[in-house]
Amino acid sequence: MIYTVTLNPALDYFMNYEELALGEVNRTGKTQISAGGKGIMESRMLSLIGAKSKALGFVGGFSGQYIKDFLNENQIDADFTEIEDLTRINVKLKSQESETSLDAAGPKLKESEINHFLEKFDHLKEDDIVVFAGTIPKTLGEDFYERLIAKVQKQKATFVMDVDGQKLLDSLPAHPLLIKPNREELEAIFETSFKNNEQIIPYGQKLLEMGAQNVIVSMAGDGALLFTNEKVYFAQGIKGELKNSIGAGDSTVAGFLAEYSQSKDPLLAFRQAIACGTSKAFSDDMPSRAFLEEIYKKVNISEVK
Ligand SMILES: Nc1ncnc2c1ncn2[C@@H]1O[C@H](COP(=O)(O)OP(=O)(O)OP(=O)(O)O)[C@@H](O)[C@H]1O
Ligand SMILES: O=P(O)(O)OC[C@@]1(O)O[C@H](CO)[C@@H](O)[C@@H]1O
Repeated sequence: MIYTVTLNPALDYFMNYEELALGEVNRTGKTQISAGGKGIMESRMLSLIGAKSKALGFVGGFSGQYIKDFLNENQIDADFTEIEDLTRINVKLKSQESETSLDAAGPKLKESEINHFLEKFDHLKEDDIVVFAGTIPKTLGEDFYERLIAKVQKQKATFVMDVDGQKLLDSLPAHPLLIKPNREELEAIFETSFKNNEQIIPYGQKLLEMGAQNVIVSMAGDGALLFTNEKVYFAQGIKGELKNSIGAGDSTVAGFLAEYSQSKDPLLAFRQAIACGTSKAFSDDMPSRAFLEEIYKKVNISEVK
């Protein structure tokens, strides 16, 4: 079973404007509500490509109820821990020039809620894959992912780490199956900046040396690099109309996982990852299956090392 873990889910409120003026009243009729949070987005993409998953995490209040109802209506399995506080609402502003995320810190969690959540990790099986995705509500403490990874390791299950910064680095000694920093996150981790793909290669390889089994460095419209222990591959960016790239990274992770969990072939998994990420970026919400398949045919991958 694939478990997606969203410690800090979000009700995403998308607002689309032609132009946005800060400090002024901006009005729009183009709004959309969506069940979000990185692991939840991953479960949604997994479901779209026919891979079963179970979404775990903390949900509460009317926003949490919306997420539960949404997943239920879309036959996406979930086993959330109910909390008293409210699931956060993140505002996503899109104008012709830019996409801006106004993200909240997240709810306060009680000791009893945390313990209830932790119990779910006592019954993992060896062939389970757990995806840890996104930020952590403050009350859980900075080391919460480390505690969860220790539980996954104890049960000899596999995990994927879709987080950034120090938490990503901290997870590497435990050998995550996949990590997917974007180019800017990689620059921040190694306090450097990249002018071209050549310059990225030693840093992707360094993440392998530090313990990751596979690394995808995503570069939005410029495509992505895949680092495996044998080879480095480049997937060209696919041209198209950018509609909503929020969740494109999560969809990339989901695509890799859906294929890899079946075939154990990282190159095939990379192809599906690119198709899922790109078709998400070119859709207002999740893509249709037909559109995803159309984009899949356009994926162009070459070996670079
Ligand atoms: N403008 C775009 N044009 C084409 N493909 C895109 C575009 N934006 C994203 N993608 C696809 O989605 C993948 C992931 O995008 P990106 O590198 O922006 O990840 P991310 O920063 O983790 O995304 P997010 O945090 O918005 O979910 C890219 O590798 C690419 O395949
Ligand atoms: O604050 P986090 O957990 O890093 O990210 C949360 C979030 O921006 O990620 C998803 C898109 O990737 C959205 O659905 C959600 O609002």
